Amino acid sequence: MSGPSHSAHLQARNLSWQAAAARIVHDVSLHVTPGELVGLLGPNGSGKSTLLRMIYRILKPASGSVQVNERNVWHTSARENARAMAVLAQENASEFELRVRDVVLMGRTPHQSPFARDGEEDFRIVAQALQRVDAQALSERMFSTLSGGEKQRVLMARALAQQAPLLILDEPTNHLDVRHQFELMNLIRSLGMTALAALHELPLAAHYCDRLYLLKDGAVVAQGTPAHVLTPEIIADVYGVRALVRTSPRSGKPLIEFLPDNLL
Ligand SMILES: Nc1ncnc2c1ncn2[C@@H]1O[C@H](COP(=O)(O)OP(=O)(O)OP(=O)(O)O)[C@@H](O)[C@H]1O
Repeated sequence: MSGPSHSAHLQARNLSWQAAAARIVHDVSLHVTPGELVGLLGPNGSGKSTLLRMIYRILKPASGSVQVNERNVWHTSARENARAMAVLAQENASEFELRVRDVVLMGRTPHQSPFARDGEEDFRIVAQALQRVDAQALSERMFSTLSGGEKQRVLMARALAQQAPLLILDEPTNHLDVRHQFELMNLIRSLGMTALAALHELPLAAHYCDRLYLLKDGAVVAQGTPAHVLTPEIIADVYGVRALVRTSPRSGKPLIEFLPDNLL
């Protein structure tokens, strides 16, 4: 796969969204610079998916703007947008009655003219994307028969096959065992892609992300490097869990030990 261009810059400004009277996301601004892996953290229901859905152009913001390379995504066609950003969403239809290779081939659609047939180049990119997520052996299987983690990896392959410079990931490690979690995060890092990922696992975010935004009740309550955001005080305040945080002597990154018998 000729690697995707890395020159994506995401800028979201003052995004808000509400349902009935409830404010779900309130005045959130964030940015991701080229090559950065930025984590979006927050407890269940804090607004991560809603925020990402506004960014990947599924949910129209009540106010605010989203720009990729200074182009407003809401003023860009869906097809053009799909060339700019690839999405691994939470609500992916898991019931595709398709073979795995055809699910991944869907990632090529934004690059094809409307009536074009899939070409050799598309098949090569699909095979390489499947190999990158350790799923080449699943290529001929029906997607609906895969395990949760296998589906997640195949959907990641589809996002890679899209060869967009920006990746938006909503809980990409959902369903993945510990090794596949590391493989996926290593893959994102090794590709040097610009990525914004909603994550639940604080240790993974601490190890892999360049910067973090932490949401609580739809607003950003902390942002910065993992060491700045993942302090015992902030974890206690936002998640209601006591934790010890020290610096890894090996990586220099925060190591988090939760104290689950002593919840706040
Ligand atoms: N269409 C809607 N109507 C009413 N409430 C909604 C709607 N969409 C989302 N919400 C509510 O908004 C809040 C934020 O939801 P969201 O899915 O963005 O949170 P999240 O941080 O991604 O959560 P999780 O970690 O559980 O996936 C939740 O309380 C959810 O119930």
